[in-house]
Amino acid sequence: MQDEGLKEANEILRKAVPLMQRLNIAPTPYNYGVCYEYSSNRTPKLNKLMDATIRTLGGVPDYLTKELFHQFVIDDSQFNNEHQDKIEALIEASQKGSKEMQSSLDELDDVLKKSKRVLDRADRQKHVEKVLTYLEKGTQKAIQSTVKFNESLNVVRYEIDALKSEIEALKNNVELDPLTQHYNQKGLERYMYTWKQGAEDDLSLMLIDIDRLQGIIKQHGRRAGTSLIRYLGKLIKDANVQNSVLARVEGGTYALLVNELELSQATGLAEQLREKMSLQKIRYKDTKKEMTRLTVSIGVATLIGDESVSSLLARTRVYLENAKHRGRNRISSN
Ligand SMILES: Nc1nc2c(ncn2[C@@H]2O[C@H](COP(=O)(O)OP(=O)(O)OP(=O)(O)O)[C@@H](O)[C@H]2O)c(=O)[nH]1
Repeated sequence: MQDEGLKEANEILRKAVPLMQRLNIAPTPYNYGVCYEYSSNRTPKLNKLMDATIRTLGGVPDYLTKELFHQFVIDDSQFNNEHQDKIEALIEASQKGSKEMQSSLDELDDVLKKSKRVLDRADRQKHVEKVLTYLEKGTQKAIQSTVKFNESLNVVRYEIDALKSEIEALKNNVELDPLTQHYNQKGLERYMYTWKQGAEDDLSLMLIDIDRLQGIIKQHGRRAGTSLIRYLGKLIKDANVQNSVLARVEGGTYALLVNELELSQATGLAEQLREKMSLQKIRYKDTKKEMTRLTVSIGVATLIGDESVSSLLARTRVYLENAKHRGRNRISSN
């Protein structure tokens, strides 16, 4: 498993390092982290932004890689002092490595210039052997320092990955709903902020709320209510909606955020989900009595232009209320 990871990392590294050399990107951990992520092709939005920047500017300036690093590799807001120290140590180590490599590449450049001067001379035959030895030494040194630098970049990559998983674990703890283990509102909002960046009227939000949950709880008890809340989460999750994030935002209300889905498609999907829920026959396991049919009301809205996250949430809530007022077991959208 670890070997596989290493193999994959090396393959990505083989793409990342030439990319940095080609675009003249200094090998700092920020630049390296971003180029590594770009070469891994696992973050389409980062690749889209980088491609556009390279097309426009012919490269990626340092201030931008720092931004991209925090947006796509490690989120700045999740840093604590320990993480900060680790990153600073990484920057220092790789700056040292990059300086060493730069100086040996400069030396190689000198060697090449001098060799060319000798070979341009009339008596070059006499010096060919000397020049070759000189060249051999110069290139050997450059190769060694490049290999050393590649190794140090590999270490940086592992450190970055370790930091990423640490931060991911921290984030998940504060962003998970303890009852269902789906995201909570905080987790949902993080995705809304992130996905909003590249959205083009195709970030859709659904609020899916169990109808008359209070009545169900009155009739079958609170435990039945809890099972139903969990069951609804499972049903939505099992629908396997691509590019989506599921969160329980309160009581019997779930939010399904879907990226790259326009309003008409989102309302179609909401209708399918609503129908799927209404077809369930649910028996309460303690009494084996069939519960009232599970129906849900769904509010659907799609982010318009540069609308804020809170406005999208508020609008979706209004549509949900509208679906409730219109009799429940239906969807409502803009
Ligand atoms: N078991 C359980 N019940 C909860 C939880 N959170 C909220 N509830 C209950 O869920 C019910 C939610 O009711 P509401 O959404 O206000 O109203 P409703 O009866 O579903 O009516 P409509 O939404 O208008 O169809 C309340 O009785 C809450 O006490 C929870 O975590 N577990």
